Amino acid sequence: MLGRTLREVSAALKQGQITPTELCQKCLSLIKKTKFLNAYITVSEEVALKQAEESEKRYKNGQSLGDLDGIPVAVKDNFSTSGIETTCASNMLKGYIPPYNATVVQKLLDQGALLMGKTNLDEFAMGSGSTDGVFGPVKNPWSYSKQYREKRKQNLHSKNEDSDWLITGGSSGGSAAAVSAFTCYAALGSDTGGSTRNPAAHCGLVGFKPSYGLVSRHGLIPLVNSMDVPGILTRCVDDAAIVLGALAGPDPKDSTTVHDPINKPFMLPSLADVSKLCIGIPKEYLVPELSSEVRSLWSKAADLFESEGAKVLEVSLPHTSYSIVCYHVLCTSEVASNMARFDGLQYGHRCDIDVSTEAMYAATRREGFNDVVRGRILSGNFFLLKENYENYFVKAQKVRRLIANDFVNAFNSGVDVLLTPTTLSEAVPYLEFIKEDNRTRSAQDDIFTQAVNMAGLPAVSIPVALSNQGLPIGLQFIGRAFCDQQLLTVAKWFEKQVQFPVIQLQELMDDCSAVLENEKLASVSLKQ
Ligand SMILES: NC(=O)C[C@H](N)C(=O)O
Repeated sequence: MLGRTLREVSAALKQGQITPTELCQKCLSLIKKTKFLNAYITVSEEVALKQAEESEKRYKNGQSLGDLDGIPVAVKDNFSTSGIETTCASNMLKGYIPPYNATVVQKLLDQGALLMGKTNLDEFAMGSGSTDGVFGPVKNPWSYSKQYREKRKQNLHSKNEDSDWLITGGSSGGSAAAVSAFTCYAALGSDTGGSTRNPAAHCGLVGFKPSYGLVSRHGLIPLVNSMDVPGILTRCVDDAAIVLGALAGPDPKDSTTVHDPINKPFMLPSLADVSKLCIGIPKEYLVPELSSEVRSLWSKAADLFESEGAKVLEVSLPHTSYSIVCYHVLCTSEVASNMARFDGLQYGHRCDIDVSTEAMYAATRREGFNDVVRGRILSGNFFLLKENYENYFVKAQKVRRLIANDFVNAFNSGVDVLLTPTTLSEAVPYLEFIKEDNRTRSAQDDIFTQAVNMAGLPAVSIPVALSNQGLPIGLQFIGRAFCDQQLLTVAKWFEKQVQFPVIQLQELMDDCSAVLENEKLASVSLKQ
């Protein structure tokens, strides 16, 4: 066993137990074997092998660049990658080859990471299931775990084992599936309303959303500029901290990055001294839709902190219930403005119609965007109309301030970290998920994650346990702005207590391999 985590495999590389090329080839072969998950839109095999070769030379010459040198990583397909197609899972950008790397991608490459490919998502990151992109939905690797498949058969008497596959959550579901299927050791997602934390929870991973301004957004194709942040998906907290260490810092190309964050997260987190902590439990997060399993794990987690001497306090974030509707107004308004550039002239796809400029614009956008994107543009333009602007957009900005202030008040009352669920329940089967429309789904799925983006705070989802059906459940920790390092120390302590991630993930991979060996099922899946 070479290493299940980035840290472990990095040690194996340093000790010469494996070379970057061997590691790269192992991951490439897993990418091919797990193609049916639809995690990748583009596999950059040649690029990765070339990078591995260079990394190998550095190791041989004793010039390794550090923990990320030779480590296979994947990047969500809404980050620009020089010379590699970047589609945002949209017809609008199919075939677009950016001439530059997003700052975060460049930073990973500068540290010697190997770029395995670009991962699948909801079109332009608008969604929470990774089901609404032009390349089709992403399948959750946990759909193939022995325990889940046995349970489903027993519950539904299903003959077709492949019909019950689960969503990954989203919109960074491709990145989550890529990490949990062991095709890479870390992946970049983006997080505007929960898009990194939600798939992390559904796929049994750590999903970290840094403070807004800590990590550059340059080259991340925007959804909501005022809330987007690059997110990190890994198998454990230390790995997330290593990647954050590589990515954090000011960028002259993104004026919203800060120059002097309070705590510089450049070290591996130590274990928090829990007895000195005050953990806040926001009472508004106890909603009737919360599944009993998540609820009970949430309460057990609070008890765990208490039993170790932490103070656990109920707190109130009184404007929480407005966050989804407020997000809808702000998100769609920013979307309407951001998407205006895709008109067939400035950027993206262009249709053949040339009877008039207006007809060309309209047909280009109809062909280029799916219903979800067009629907959001339409709502956004409505909110931005001169006669609606004050009543909708400006009002939503004011509500956003109230939501952000709720967090400030909670932290000012002495709370160090908030503990909440990440999602309402475990991942659901695809066929169940698509019964609802994109907007309703996002409203449900972002319920515990969205407000954090309004406030620009750091938050992390940690896998806690398997549900009765054998599926992962995550809980979320939210920290003070720019106290990302402190947040990770708490998350690390918690991770150590619950002992979830890597062992379960290894078992999952064994189950997946069993599935792959079952030729019939593998060929059914691979056709899709
Ligand atoms: N990228 C995100 O966080 C997206 C969010 N779930 C939305 O649909 O807007």
